[in-house]
Amino acid sequence: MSRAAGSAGSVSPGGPVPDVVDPAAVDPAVDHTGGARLDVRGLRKVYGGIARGGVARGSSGAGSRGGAPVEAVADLTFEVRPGELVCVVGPSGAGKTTLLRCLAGLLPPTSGQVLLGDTPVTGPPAGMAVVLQEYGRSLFPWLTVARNVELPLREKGVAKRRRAELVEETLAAVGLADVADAYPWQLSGGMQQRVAIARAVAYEPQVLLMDEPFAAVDAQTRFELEDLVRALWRRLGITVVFVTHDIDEAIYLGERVLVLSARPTVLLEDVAVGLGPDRDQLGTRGAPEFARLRTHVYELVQQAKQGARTLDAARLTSATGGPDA
Ligand SMILES: Nc1ncnc2c1ncn2[C@@H]1O[C@H](COP(=O)(O)OP(=O)(O)OP(=O)(O)O)[C@@H](O)[C@H]1O
Repeated sequence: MSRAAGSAGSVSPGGPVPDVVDPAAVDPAVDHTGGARLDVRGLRKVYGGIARGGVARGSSGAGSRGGAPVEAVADLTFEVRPGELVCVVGPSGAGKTTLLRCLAGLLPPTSGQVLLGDTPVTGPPAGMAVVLQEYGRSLFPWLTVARNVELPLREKGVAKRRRAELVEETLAAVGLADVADAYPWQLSGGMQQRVAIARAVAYEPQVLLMDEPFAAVDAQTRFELEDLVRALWRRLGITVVFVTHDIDEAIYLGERVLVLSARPTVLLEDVAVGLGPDRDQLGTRGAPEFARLRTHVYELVQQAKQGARTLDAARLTSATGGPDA
């Protein structure tokens, strides 16, 4: 359990933020069986190409923006085991969001497939929730915090009493029990993103997909939210795929870091993060192994930016951290 997650609350423009997660509620020996396996097989996505299947509900990028076809994802094959927390990094424009949208069933692949458990993903599956960077756009300003969290549960057909329980539990878990009746616009950015996380978690997903969820919050809040994600992940045992630009964030959060090449993207390296389950912002980030991983992933991303599509181990000063190393 991260120390920071249970540390004293911070003060934000929206008022004091209480403790994020009760440390006692997080069992370090948690069995990660609350999650489902994600299997990505030969995934390719060309915008403006001939897509297989229909345009999924909620897709904002199913087609090309016009002009020549854009090959965003060339060929990705990897597996995320049930209850694993995997981060995805890569150069800007590599195709990270495209990958996440394909995982979420918001975008049909041009070829290849995504499986949730044994079931091919052909549209947004019931067992998945997505948290995006733009919390401001994902929350309904005319609904209270509690109603925002409750809305997807109504759509899912969850009974009223259970809805109330889930809303209460998840708002408490993200440290927002006191602002259940406030409106999103009355909260700081970090608090709004907590609402978005609470909403996703209340849905009781097997897989949580997060696309640069903390890119728009300040550094201190970011650390708190990172600890919140790890604490919730450990408590719920769900599968998490977390896309980020931030190499340190990827290493701090992940059990593995998938490093993508530049567009059209392929997997440059699947880096195992051997930092153990208990992480905290000071100790973990100061550890020699963290420094080694940071150097390694940084070098990989630099190679990716220079056009590398396969690992060039000879150019690495760090030892490889991948499972095949
Ligand atoms: N709807 C679309 N039509 C055409 N091209 C698109 C569309 N959406 C994304 N692209 C292009 O696909 C490529 C990958 O985009 P994507 O947003 O997936 O990358 P990313 O790695 O998430 O980028 P960033 O790190 O900047 O957020 C980019 O070149 C982008 O311009």
